[in-house]
Amino acid sequence: MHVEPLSEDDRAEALDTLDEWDYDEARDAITRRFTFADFSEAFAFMTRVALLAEKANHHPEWSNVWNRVDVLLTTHDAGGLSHKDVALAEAIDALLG
Ligand SMILES: C[C@H](O)[C@H](O)[C@H]1CNC2=NC(N)=NC(=O)C2=N1
Repeated sequence: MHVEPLSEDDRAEALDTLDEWDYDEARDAITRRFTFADFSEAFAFMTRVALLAEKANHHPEWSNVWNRVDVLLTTHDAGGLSHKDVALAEAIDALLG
């Protein structure tokens, strides 16, 4: 389904709000590295994010190395950042203690 990309202004506002996330200009995406005590904690986090993603029908591009999880959010149907990425990033951040 088609999703509108964020306007320049909305993107700037989102990047300001999501201050723990970095902007990947090449992908028009936001990225964040999460580091945990060990693999088990990292994988538990990934499980919780997976459930959020399924509920939102919006999925991260991510990788895991032991206790690290690198997350990239962009909307394929929009060809860049959309409100879905902002919402998922906020939901992911809310998982953290
Ligand atoms: C068919 C399915 O609804 C679409 O492919 C959804 C699934 N998850 C998605 N995730 C992301 N990040 N971008 C999308 O455009 C997207 N589209």
